[in-house]
Parts: sequence; structure tokens; C-alpha cells
Amino acid sequence: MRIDGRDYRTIWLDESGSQDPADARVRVIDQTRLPHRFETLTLDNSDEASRAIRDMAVRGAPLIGVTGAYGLALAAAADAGDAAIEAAYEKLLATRPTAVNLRWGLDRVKALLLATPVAARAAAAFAEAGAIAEEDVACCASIGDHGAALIRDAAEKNPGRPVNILTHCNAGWLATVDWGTALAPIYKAARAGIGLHVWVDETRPRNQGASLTAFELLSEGVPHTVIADNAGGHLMQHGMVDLCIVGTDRTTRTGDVCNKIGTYLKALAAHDNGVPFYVALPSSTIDWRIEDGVANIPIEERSAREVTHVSGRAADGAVTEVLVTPEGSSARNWAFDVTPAKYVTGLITERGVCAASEAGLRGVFSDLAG
Ligand SMILES: CSC[C@H]1O[C@H](OP(=O)(O)O)[C@H](O)[C@@H]1O
Repeated sequence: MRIDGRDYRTIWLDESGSQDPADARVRVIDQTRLPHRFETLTLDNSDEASRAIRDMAVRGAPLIGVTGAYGLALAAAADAGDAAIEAAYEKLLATRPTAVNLRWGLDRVKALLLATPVAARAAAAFAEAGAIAEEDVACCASIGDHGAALIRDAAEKNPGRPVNILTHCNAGWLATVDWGTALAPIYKAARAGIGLHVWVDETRPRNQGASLTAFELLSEGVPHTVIADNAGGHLMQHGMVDLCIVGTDRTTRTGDVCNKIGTYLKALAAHDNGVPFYVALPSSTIDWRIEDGVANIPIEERSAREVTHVSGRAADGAVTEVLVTPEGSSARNWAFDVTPAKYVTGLITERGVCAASEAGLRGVFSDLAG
């Protein structure tokens, strides 16, 4: 997407001019510095890729998957032997347990690596990681096209005023390589001239909405209002939300949706108020192995410090963290929750919109469902 007149993706190969994979460097936007500072990180090896995922310099299910893929390519550039690749694979996989795209991307590159002669492995892995990145861009653009049709329908039902869309966390281009998932329909609709406004859940505790989604929408010129997470139900009760569109980190073959903590509560409020609740995802986010998401999707629990402290920009411009709880209070920090399929109006995929059900997903992805 475009920032200050320049096109960016969230991850790219730093072409040093060398054709030697050992010289390859992966560049990413450091999302821990946004929105106050726009900085990039260079990932020189797979350990740095692991750290970037774990520390959320890169985040968002599709982007985590692409970063994992490049991390394995960096590992192969250092040592293309089976044991080194296996060790790097396990270390990358262990960084964050919930987004299934990480396993999906790692499995795809690892399978290629082990089927390739050692001398050719690094180059093949970088090519495959690049292909995964390009596929993600195309998938997300297509999700945008299919989702924009839903926004157009809402505009036709409510002529003369903007369509009000609520989103949670950040499922924009910063969560993918480009375009995003939940925000892609918003970008496509806005660029098509459809009047819309976005309610942006701040999304405690890491504030991906207040910091990242607001940054994206401001950069794109999309009207938006940042709200407390707890305001969404009130807005829906008062007819101020026409539809919800969120992302997901793992969706089961039955349509149960795992997403940032708090999504389930928004889905309940939407259901109670008759507000359509859509989830946008590429097929790489579907976990065909799992039927019951509530019972079987691993929920990442992160440091309590993310709850007890808030980061932001002080009056003097310094980016800093402050304690918001009393010294000595305990805190816990579940990063995701699972919304049962019955609360999901539809899934916006790169192949179209389908029901949040096994039949719906198999109808669109029969070639992937196994
Ligand atoms: C398009 S995936 C976006 C998804 O990932 C976010 O989680 P995190 O910021 O912890 O990586 C959140 O659940 C978003 O909906």
C-alpha cells in the first residue's frame, strides 16, 4: 500500500545485487514502532526471523506465514543440511502457536527443501517464499474484490449515508504482504467511490487497532473513528454499525473462527442486534484438520506486561511504556478467542463469499479440503 506517496509491502528481499542466496537479506516493516515511527528491520538469519515473529515486529497470520517461509530460506542459506533445516523449522514454528499460516508456510518450504538437492536448496527456498508472498498479495486483492461487493450491497440498502463498518484488531495490509484481509474490501470499496466509515476497535492490550489499523486508514484517507473495545455493542444496539468485518488467525473446516481476543464478544453483540458479521481470510488460514475450534485451537498466552503496561508517544515525542496497574497486581494475557461458526454470517475468501460451515468451505475449496 502507499505511504507518503511511496508503495510498500510489509516484507521484501533486499536485493543487494548478489545472486548468491547466502547474501540474501529479508527486510520487514518494524510494526512495534508504528504509528509513531516508520522503521524497517533487516533479517539476516532464521533466528532473527523467529525473533521478529515472536516480538511481533511482524504480525498477522498471512505475514507470519510468509516471514516463516523466508526464515527457513535464510536457514538454508546458512546450512542446507537436513538437520539444520529441521532445527530452524521447529524454532520458527514455536514462535507463535495460533496462526495456522505459520505452519502452512513452513511446511510448504520444508517439503520443497527436502525434495531438492542440497546445493540448490537455498535458491529454491527463497523462490518459494517469494511465490508465497505473491500468492498472498493476489489472494488478498481478491478477498477485497469479493468483500467490496458486500459493502456495495450495504450502500444500496442505506442510500445517502456512508456504510458503517466495525473492525477489530488489525487485519489490514500490515497483517499480510499487501491489501490485507478484513481491510481489503474497505480499500477496494473506498477506491471505487463507495461512501464508508470504519469503527476501529482499539484492541487492547497491544492496541493493534488504535495503532496499526488507524495508521493504515489514515494513510489511505479512509474515514474512521477509533473506539474503546467495549463500545462496539453499544454502537450496534443503536443502529450505528451496518456490518462487521474481521480477520482470523485460524478457521476450522467447520467455520469456527479464531481471531484476536475480543472478537467473540463482538460476534455475540452482532448476533444479538442482527448485524452481519463477516470474516475475511485466505485459504492458507483454514485448518482442515480441526472441526471444533473452541476445543482444539491453541490460544497463545502472551506476557502479562502487555496488559499492565501501555506503550505510546510522550509529549516530548519519546516512544515509551507506562504502567497502568498497581505494582503487585497480577495480570494474564490471552491473545485470541474462538467465535463459533453459528455467529459468523459468512467467510470472505479469495474464491468468493461462503457460509461458515464445512459445506460452505468444501463448496469453495474442494481441491484443498482433502
Ligand atoms: C489477517 S490476519 C490478522 C489477524 O492477526 C492478528 O493477530 P496478531 O496481531 O496477534 O498477529 C489479529 O488476530 C488479526 O485479526
